[in-house]
Order: sequence, then C-alpha cells, then structure tokens
Amino acid sequence: MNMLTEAGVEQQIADQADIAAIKMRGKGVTVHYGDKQALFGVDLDVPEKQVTALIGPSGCGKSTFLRCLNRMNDTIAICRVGGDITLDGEDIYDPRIDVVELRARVGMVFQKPNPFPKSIYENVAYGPRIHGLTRNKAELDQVVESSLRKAALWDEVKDRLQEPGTGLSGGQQQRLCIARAIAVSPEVILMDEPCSALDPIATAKVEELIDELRQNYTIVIVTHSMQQAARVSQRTAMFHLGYLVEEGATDKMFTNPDDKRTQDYITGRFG
Ligand SMILES: Nc1ncnc2c1ncn2[C@@H]1O[C@H](COP(=O)(O)OP(=O)(O)OP(=O)(O)O)[C@@H](O)[C@H]1O
Repeated sequence: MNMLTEAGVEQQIADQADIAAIKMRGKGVTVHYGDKQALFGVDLDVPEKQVTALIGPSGCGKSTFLRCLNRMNDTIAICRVGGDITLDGEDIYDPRIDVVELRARVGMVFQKPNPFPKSIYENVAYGPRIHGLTRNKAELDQVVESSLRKAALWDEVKDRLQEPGTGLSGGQQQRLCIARAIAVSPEVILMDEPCSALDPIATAKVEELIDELRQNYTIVIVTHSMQQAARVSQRTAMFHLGYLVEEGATDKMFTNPDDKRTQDYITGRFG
C-alpha cells in the first residue's frame, strides 16, 4: 500500500489548492502548421477569474496559443498540437471530449466583430437554443436580456432587438459578440485583439466591460496594445518567436521584467 508521510499529505493539499486556482494549464505545448513549428514547449497557467494578457511581436504565436485553449486550431487542417492543455485539470485534447461543449465552456471573441446576419435578439439567443439551455420563450428572453446587460449593451438595444445585429456600430457589434459568448454561460472567454477594429471610445467601453467580466469569468486576451494589457490584465505572458519568454503579475512585467526581450518590447524597442 502507498503510505504518504505527513509532509507528503500537506504537499498534496497545497498542490490541490494550487490546482483549484488554476482554470487552464498548458504544459509543453507545441504547434506545427505543416512543417513549420509555431510554438515550442509553452508552459502557461491561466488563473481563474483573472485577465491574462498575451503579448509579443507579430507572428510570435499569441493567437496560435489562444486558439489551442478551445481547440479552434482543429479547424485548420495542417495544424498539429502537442503537449497537454487542461481545463479544471481535465485534458481538453482527450478524444472523449465533445468539442462543441468545450467551446461553450471556453468561448471566443474575435478581432473583427462578426455578428450573424440575424437580429440582435437572434444573435444572442442562438447559442442557448442550440445547446438546449432554456425551456421556453420566457426563459430565452431572460437569458438574452441578462447577457446583453452583462455585455453593457442592453440600454442601447432594448428597443430594437428585432433589428439586424450588423446594423450596430463596430463597438456595439463587438459587445453583441461578447453577449453572444456570455449567453451560453462560458467559464473562460478568449479574446483575440477584441478592440483592434474599434475607435478609442468603443475601446474604452470594451476594456471597462472586460474589467467587470473578470468577476465571473476567466479571460485570456491577445493584444498589441501595451496600454491595454497594463489596463485590463492581472497576469501578462510575453511570447517571442514561438517561445514563452516569461509570464507574471502584470505590474511586475511592466515595471521590472526579468527578460531583456520583454523590456525591449514593452518600451517599443522592437516589434
Ligand atoms: N493558418 C496558418 N497556417 C500556416 N501558418 C500559420 C497559420 N496561422 C499562423 N501561422 C504561423 O504561425 C506563426 C504564429 O502566428 P500567430 O498568428 O499565432 O502569431 P501572433 O503572435 O498572434 O501574430 P499577430 O500578432 O500578427 O496576430 C506565424 O509564423 C504564422 O505565420
């Protein structure tokens, strides 16, 4: 029988406490597109109910890593992912995992707002309906309203729910896409440069929203804006040429990074 020492038991409890605070964990993650390797052994923990920013020069692999977290890379035929990625300790690349369900738990908001060519209401109602999350119209109405409220859009659209989502401004469309992601009650929301197509006012609104959302959701955001990473995130991970250079508390990463490449990048010396 396997006897654990007292110290061993304490360590196990400490490890479990650590796992509880980590929502997603990447270990030795590699990605190849055909013969070309885009990620090299990335180890990165995503803490629960915090915002983790992925930064680094163009082509360093930020979006590739983000897409590994909900198996979005599965849609790219030449893409192969190696290493381990877990959600609440469970291997998301296990063949028994239902990818549709995984993507409901780990939702995604893209760079360019991409509402469906349907009404504002239908954009938000679509997910809960296909996942069978509501029993009747009243419940669906309730989910649509609460999702639009959480995305800070309700007041602007409540009198025009039947109008097309594509008729909204860019910033409103992006908040509609966030409402659509929220509607299926995800645990993690991945955002790939969600503000790059928005003006400064719409950007400020989305950033404010991200800050509110972290009370209930774990967020991972790819951004090219150092100001945005500093404003919205608690953790920052710096990538370079497919490697994770370093990661840590955002305050430290922006004031006293360990690696010169991070220092050079955040001060605009390369990238
Ligand atoms: N679908 C694809 N097919 C082939 N190569 C790809 C594909 N997507 C990305 N790559 C390559 O993988 C590497 C990492 O790209 P990725 O888009 O992850 O970087 P990034 O840091 O997000 O860049 P950016 O900041 O410009 O969006 C790049 O060399 C890129 O050319």
